[in-house]
Amino acid sequence: MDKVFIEGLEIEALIGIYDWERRIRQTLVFDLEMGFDNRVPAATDSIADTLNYKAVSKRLIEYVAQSDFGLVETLAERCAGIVMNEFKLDWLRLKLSKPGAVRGARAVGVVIERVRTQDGNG
Ligand SMILES: Nc1nc2c(c(=O)[nH]1)N=C([C@H](O)[C@@H](O)CO)CN2
Repeated sequence: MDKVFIEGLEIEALIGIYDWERRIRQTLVFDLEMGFDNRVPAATDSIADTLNYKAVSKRLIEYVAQSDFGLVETLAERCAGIVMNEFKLDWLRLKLSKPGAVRGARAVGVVIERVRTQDGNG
């Protein structure tokens, strides 16, 4: 399966379960892999036929910057739903990293993988 990817997209957000986290904005890092048949844009050389990674990035920045959740799981799920539905994807893997949240770890977070089902849910 072909993919389009976004790696290391940094977005600041209000996120976390502790009181001190409710008073600051933290940098989150997004890595996405999105299933897409890249043979079509390769044949036409047209941006209109692509899964436009800039458009996906802009949408994520817009959403995440105004979001307010406790858990990274919740934010990851919402982001996956938005990207799957708005960009008509059948498959997506999304890694959401929270750098520096745990002393001694470079980053912590979640990786989720979603497949579009017959009834249209991601
Ligand atoms: N599985 C998770 N574990 C934890 C989360 C989370 O969102 N998902 N969040 C925290 C705190 O907000 C932490 O990031 C602050 O250091 C702890 N564990």
